[in-house]
Amino acid sequence: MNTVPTAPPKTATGLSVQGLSVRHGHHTILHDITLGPFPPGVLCAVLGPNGSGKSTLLRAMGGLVPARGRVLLHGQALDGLPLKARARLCCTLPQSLPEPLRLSVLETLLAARRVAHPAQADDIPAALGWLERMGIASLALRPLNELSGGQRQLVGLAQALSRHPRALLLDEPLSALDPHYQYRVLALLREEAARSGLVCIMVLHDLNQALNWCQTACILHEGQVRAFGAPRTILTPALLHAIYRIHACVDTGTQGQAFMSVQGVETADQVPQKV
Ligand SMILES: Nc1ncnc2c1ncn2[C@@H]1O[C@H](COP(=O)(O)OP(=O)(O)OP(=O)(O)O)[C@@H](O)[C@H]1O
Repeated sequence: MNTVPTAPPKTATGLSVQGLSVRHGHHTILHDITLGPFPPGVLCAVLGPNGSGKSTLLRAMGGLVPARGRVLLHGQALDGLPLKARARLCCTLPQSLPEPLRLSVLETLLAARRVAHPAQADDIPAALGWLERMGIASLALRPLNELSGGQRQLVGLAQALSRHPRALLLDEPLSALDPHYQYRVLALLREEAARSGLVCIMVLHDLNQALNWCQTACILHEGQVRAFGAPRTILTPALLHAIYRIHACVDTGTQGQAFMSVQGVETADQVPQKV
């Protein structure tokens, strides 16, 4: 399958990768990816089928997996930075969160902030403010290991935001959330990105969320970039068929919202292959 040639990034603003490759044993998971820039101040999506390399791309951009190539944030190379300096600039929220410790939610927020910043007098009110904005202030003193999956995902997001990174890399951040919290988190991330110039990149499976909330998206397939640009422009019927094996198109509603209309799927050989 041909890949879309992606020219090296022309601007220094945002997050870009150049020649990024990741191997696990004999398998190449990401093939020399040059991509970006993901712009600051808006929400961006990483899309693609199961096993296409989305989590690996996010982990490589965040420095959590050994990779060849460059990761540039506003022109500054993140690869090669000392761990703490990189953590201050860029925060990655993985798809599966580590087994929670028997700490309170508030304590985990304070600990997460310490990864990147020295302690400050207003750390506790600031952490409580994030829980408030996330809609989970009532959980502040609950032990993390007693929370539901969705509640833990919200705490993880509050931890990430409370670190005030310049780039936030979120792997399926909405996967355990009910519709109220999905909307609330998207609105909060969009507000924060616009306010602070954050580069916010999310792995998403829900194409409607990408269409309606994200200004820029990249589509991965078999460890390569198939498209990069505005979701409404790149999610064509031909691409949806080639990538997801669905017969689908994007319709526009009366309020200007976009939504996927799926007519059918191909059912043969559906098991995602190792790339
Ligand atoms: N530690 C590992 N060792 C070997 N192979 C791996 C490892 N991690 C991921 N892979 C392989 O790399 C490929 C990409 O995995 P990745 O988790 O990045 O996909 P993904 O697009 O995030 O998938 P999903 O949508 O299912 O979460 C898969 O084929 C997977 O089996």
